[in-house]
This record gives sequence, C-alpha cells and structure tokens, in this order.
Amino acid sequence: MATILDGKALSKDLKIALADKVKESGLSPKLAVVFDPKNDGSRLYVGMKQRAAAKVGIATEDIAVADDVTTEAVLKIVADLNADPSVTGILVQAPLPEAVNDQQVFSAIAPEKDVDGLGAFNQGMLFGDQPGEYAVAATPQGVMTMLKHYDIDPYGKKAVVVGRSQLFGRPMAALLNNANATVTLAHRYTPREMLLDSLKDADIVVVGVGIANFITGDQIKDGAVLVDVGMNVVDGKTTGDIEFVSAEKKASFITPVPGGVGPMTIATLLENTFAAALNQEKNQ
Ligand SMILES: Nc1nc(=O)c2c([nH]1)NC[C@@H]1CN(c3ccc(C(=O)N[C@@H](CCC(=O)O)C(=O)O)cc3)C=[N+]21
Repeated sequence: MATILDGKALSKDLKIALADKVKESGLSPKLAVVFDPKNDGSRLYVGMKQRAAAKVGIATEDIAVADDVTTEAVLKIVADLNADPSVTGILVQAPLPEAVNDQQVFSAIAPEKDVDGLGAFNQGMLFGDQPGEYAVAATPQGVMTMLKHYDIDPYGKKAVVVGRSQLFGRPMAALLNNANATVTLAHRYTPREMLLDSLKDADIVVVGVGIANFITGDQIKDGAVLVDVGMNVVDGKTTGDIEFVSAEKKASFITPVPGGVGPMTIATLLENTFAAALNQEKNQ
C-alpha cells in the first residue's frame, strides 16, 4: 500500500505560509493572466488561480483574448504589461487561440515577470542549472516541492518522465536532472516496448500525457514513486494518467488525481508570483 502524496493538504499549508509572507512584506503583488475564455479548461483554471491568489493577498487582472487574436496583438498586450510597474507577474495560460504562437508569447514576457518560467531566458537558466533567482514552471516545480516534503530525494535514482511539453515534461526532466537523478524523457514517439522497459526499473515515474489509464500497476517496479500530472475526464470524473487501483498496490508513494499535482501547481504559481514581486522590489 502506497503513501498518498497529498498535494491538496500540502498546498493549503504552503498558501497559509505564503499569505503571512505577503502580509509581512508590505508589497502588493499583482498577477496578470492572459487567457482564452473560449477554452473550458483555461476558464476553470484561471478561476481557481484567481480565488487562490485573493486568499493569499495577491491581486489578479484577467485579460481575455478574442478568438481571432493574432500573435502580434498578444505581443502588444504583453509589452504593455511588461511596462506597467503595478504588474509584478504575467501568466499566459496555454493554449491561446490557434493562430497564436504560445512560445513566442512566453518569451516576450520580461524574465523578472515571467512567473511561470516558460520564456526562453528562464528555461535557459533551468536547463543550465544556473545559480540565481528565477521562476520555474509551476507544475514541475510543484512536483519537486512535493517530493522534498515527503523526503524523496531524486539523487542517484532512475527517473522516467513521460511527456515532453514546454509546461511539464521538459522542465520536469531538467529539474530531476539538476537534482542528480538519471532521467529518461519519453514521449509520443517513444516505442511502447522501450517505454515499458524503462518503467520496469524506474524509481520515480512522472507522467503527463493526457491519456487515462496510460500507466498500470503491472508496468512499474515494486516501491516506485508515482507522480500523476494527467487530467482526464472519464464518465464525468476527473482522473489522471495512472490506473490508481493497481498502481497504488505496488508504489511506495503515489499522487491522487484530483488532489495531487493540480493544487501544487496553483500554490507554486502564487509562490513564484510573490518571489518575483520581492525580487523586483530588491532590484529597484
Ligand atoms: N501557462 C500555463 N501554466 C499552467 O500552469 C497551466 C496552463 N498554462 N494551462 C493549463 C494547465 C492546467 N493547469 C492546472 C492547474 C491546476 C489544476 C488543479 O488544481 N486541479 C485540481 C482540480 C481538478 C478537477 O477536479 O477538475 C486537482 O487536481 O485537484 C489543474 C490544472 C495549469 N496549467
């Protein structure tokens, strides 16, 4: 029987501690969120972020973009937010409408306001494991915080990351690599047999591909740590990418969905937003 990695409980504690820090700082952090209101997921997560931010004393400004918005128009929005001293953090919720090049937009965010760490500068800092203060994407950073909280040290471990998105897999692999795990980064073109082979002796498995039951208990090593970044709706119920019942019997630790990585993502985004506001104050 596995220990549950309780992201919901941990995120609550983190947000309570953060609210105190925001209060003590006397700062007024403000997070601008650029999003596509026609995307159901985006609307849902933006609402969750808004409420969580308000609770810790972080103001938000939501900027909905039109269906037919162009990359140029979004770049202009970002430029204005970069120049606005009242805005201390900028989050561009992916995906924006089809015509928009999300990565180009991420990289246009001033690095000190890029609280999701998705721009080229902050990604480069992470990739190079550079010293200094910079934001790392909230989902993988939240996973690292959760591992640390449960005393799971990636040092010397074999980690398999499944999924190589900008938001999750790429930064996740970099973080685990920086934490001295030996990392395999699998993705949609990894042959099935190759993936199953990697999973067999993986100590840590982190998966985010958006396919329910993608990983099952029989595929993993006894005592593995399983982190589920997937979000799928099956028969009206939110489930992850890991078949929980079979996996939980073999794992030493496992995240539930919901209540695992999701709440950690939000708490981490808020922590990054406060850290950015502090840095901007320091560097003034
Ligand atoms: N630039 C950018 N950064 C993101 O971090 C980002 C993004 N774009 N685009 C969309 C995804 C999705 N995302 C989630 C955040 C919280 C939950 C969350 O808290 N979920 C809850 C509730 C789930 C439910 O019941 O529906 C849970 O897992 O317990 C889920 C998903 C952040 N994303």
